Amino acid sequence: MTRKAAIIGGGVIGGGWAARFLLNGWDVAVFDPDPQAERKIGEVLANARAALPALSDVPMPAEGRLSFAGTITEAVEGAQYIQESVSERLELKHRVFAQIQQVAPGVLIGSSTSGFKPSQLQENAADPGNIFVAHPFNPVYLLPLAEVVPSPANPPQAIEQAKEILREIGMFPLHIRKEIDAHIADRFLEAVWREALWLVKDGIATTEEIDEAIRMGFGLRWGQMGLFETYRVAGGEAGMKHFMAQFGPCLQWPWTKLTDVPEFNDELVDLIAGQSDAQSGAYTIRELERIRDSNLIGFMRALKDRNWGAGRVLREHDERRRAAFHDGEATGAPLVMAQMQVLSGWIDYNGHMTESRYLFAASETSDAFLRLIGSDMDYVASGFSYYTAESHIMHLGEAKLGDRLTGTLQVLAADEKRLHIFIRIMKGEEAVATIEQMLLHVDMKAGRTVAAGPHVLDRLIPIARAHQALPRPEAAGRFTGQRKG
Ligand SMILES: NC(=O)C1=CN([C@@H]2O[C@H](COP(=O)(O)OP(=O)(O)OC[C@H]3O[C@@H](n4cnc5c(N)ncnc54)[C@H](O)[C@@H]3O)[C@@H](O)[C@H]2O)C=CC1
Ligand SMILES: C[N+](C)(C)CC(=O)CC(=O)[O-]
Repeated sequence: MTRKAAIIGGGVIGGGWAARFLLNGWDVAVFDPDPQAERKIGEVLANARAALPALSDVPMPAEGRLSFAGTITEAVEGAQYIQESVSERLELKHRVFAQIQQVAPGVLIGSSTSGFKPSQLQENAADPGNIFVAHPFNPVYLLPLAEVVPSPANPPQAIEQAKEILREIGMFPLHIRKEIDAHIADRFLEAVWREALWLVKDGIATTEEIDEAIRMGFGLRWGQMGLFETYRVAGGEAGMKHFMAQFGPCLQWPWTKLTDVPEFNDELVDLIAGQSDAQSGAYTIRELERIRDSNLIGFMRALKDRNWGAGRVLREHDERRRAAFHDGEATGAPLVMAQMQVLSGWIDYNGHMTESRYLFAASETSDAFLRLIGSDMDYVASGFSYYTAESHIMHLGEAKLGDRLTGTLQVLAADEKRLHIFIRIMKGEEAVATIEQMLLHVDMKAGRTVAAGPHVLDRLIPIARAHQALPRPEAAGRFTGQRKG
């Protein structure tokens, strides 16, 4: 059953929420009085469509239906979840909650607020227990974090339900146990922001130099290990205790101005904005968004390969959808096992997807199938795995930058040791390549083929039997140079 989310406020953040819900199969109704809202959300959605699927190895659900409502009442009608993302003004947020709760009592309302505490949002509300903070990070359609902040007025089961909805759309709900102004992440970012403003104001560094200091060094570390794990490593073999003993006392030194705020006047704004224009003004904001998104995709995919940090969340999201998706796996149709998007690094000098990426696409597809039948990382850690013994790729069409590809898999034959598969790399209805492979089940320690474990065979054999009913692909068993027909 398709579910509906209402997004109240369709700016930078509301647009990101709308895209995340839509691409995860929810219908979305947006209310925003800005006459430009539809155009802006359309542009955010175009970026999201080009980006989010590239993080997924499981087919995304069919996109939900997007509508623009003329009133809050119309937007929230029939919604199972409401996300408020109006401008950061408390009295405006109160007004919006009052209107929502008049017509949608009992529905969960997450607020995107960066700074207000849930108890402030709940003041004078008809139903305070359903209003809580769900603070996302830009771009909402790619970054998994949502800080979920309840107040004592929120029943724990309402918060658990909200967290479950956020997980369903691929987010990482971080439950903040105690409400404070600006939650965790913005409190932290504000300290960094304040120092950066001082550095520019005092003429120590330009906006560009500060960005280089972050992106060439500690920003990369933070993105994969955060602060404490990074410093633990920096303590050397003695770890965190040594790190604290060595660097802790430095906090007493007058390095920072953390408690002091630079005067926020036109001069400071012009200084920062001028330097920022000089640094990045050659790009439009949409261009910068696309650069940011494709960098994030590369980074997050690397983390996904390592099942680490944000990459772990991506894998868990795939697993959820895979579980729902493979309910009918032995029904006798090629299995849709992987979904990919052609990224810029995949393009060769001929302007289309380079040949090695077809084998990559095939291994994404067969790896997903192996996980499905229980030959997963735990199985590999136990010393058993499938090795590919032979591959035959046929190139039938062209895949271009941004194309969405699907990897389907048909089992041609399987026994205790052998797995003979036929993979199609599909661009819509067209197969751009087929890859026929023979895999052998191996005892990795002994370095020889052995029968697969019973739990693997219990899953594999019924699928192989069901696939016997499928027409044998014409290309199966072809050899290089063979004439067609
Ligand atoms: N921009 C950011 O980096 C982040 C912002 N946030 C939070 O998200 C919320 C929204 O911020 P942005 O999207 O950045 O602002 P924005 O200015 O891009 O969007 C706010 C939108 O609210 C709309 N709006 C105003 N009154 C409304 C009403 N009565 N009903 C419906 N819509 C109304 C405006 O027309 C505008 O489109 C704020 O609470 C902010 O603190 C959270 C995370 C990051
Ligand atoms: C600047 N900001 C406080 C609105 C930023 C956030 O709330 C989170 C983010 O995306 O950095």
